[in-house]
Amino acid sequence: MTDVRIKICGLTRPEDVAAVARAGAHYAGFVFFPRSPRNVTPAHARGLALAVPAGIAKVGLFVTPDDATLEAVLAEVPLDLVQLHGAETPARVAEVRALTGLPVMKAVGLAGPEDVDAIRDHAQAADQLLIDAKPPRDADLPGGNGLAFDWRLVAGRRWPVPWMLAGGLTPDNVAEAVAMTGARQVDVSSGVESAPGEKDADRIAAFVAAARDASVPPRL
Ligand SMILES: O=C(O)c1ccccc1N[C@@H]1O[C@H](COP(=O)(O)O)[C@@H](O)[C@H]1O
Repeated sequence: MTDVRIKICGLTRPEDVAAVARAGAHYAGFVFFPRSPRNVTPAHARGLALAVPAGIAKVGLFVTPDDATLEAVLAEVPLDLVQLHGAETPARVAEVRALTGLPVMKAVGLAGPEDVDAIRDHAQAADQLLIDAKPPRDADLPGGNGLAFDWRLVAGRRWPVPWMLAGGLTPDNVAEAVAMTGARQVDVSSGVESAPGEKDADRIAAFVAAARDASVPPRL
């Protein structure tokens, strides 16, 4: 068993929270983005968040949110970490940290080597990074598309803050992704669903087991 930390994102039902806790994941993610099939209202998310056992970090996912949106969600939902998955600049990441008083994980989308520099820039402002596939131009969502990027782009790379691998991960490929990239943290949404927005408890359990069984290459 490895110490890979695991985030399951896009929970919408109490049974999803229970499945995440039973499986032994480390982060539970709630999406605050109306276009997503995983979107939850603050009132609904509050009930789900209060059911998350201590020791599992509650993550709120936002896409280029304004201050009012962040304040409205945080007034109701006891979050531990803010995930910014839109076009936020490093300066905006710093503002969100100051406004919310919470650590911020900034998502960066990769399609090719030219995108890797943005990771370094965001590492100056964010507490954590989430490295995901860059969405296709015509995508409706900036993430949660089940799309993987070329993992060789990040293999063996290190940044000054912790990072999480995301994008197209599934119970079948997460061990290979960890072995190839050296990721110590992984995130999944659509890969543990039976339909868009519907989490599947068996797939959550299989994903967590596979991530825990992965062999992590030693840090160089
Ligand atoms: O899950 C969503 O609906 C979503 C919406 C808007 C931005 C990001 C979203 N999800 C995040 O996308 C990545 C990858 O998801 P997948 O595993 O490829 O489906 C993950 O970080 C989710 O947190």
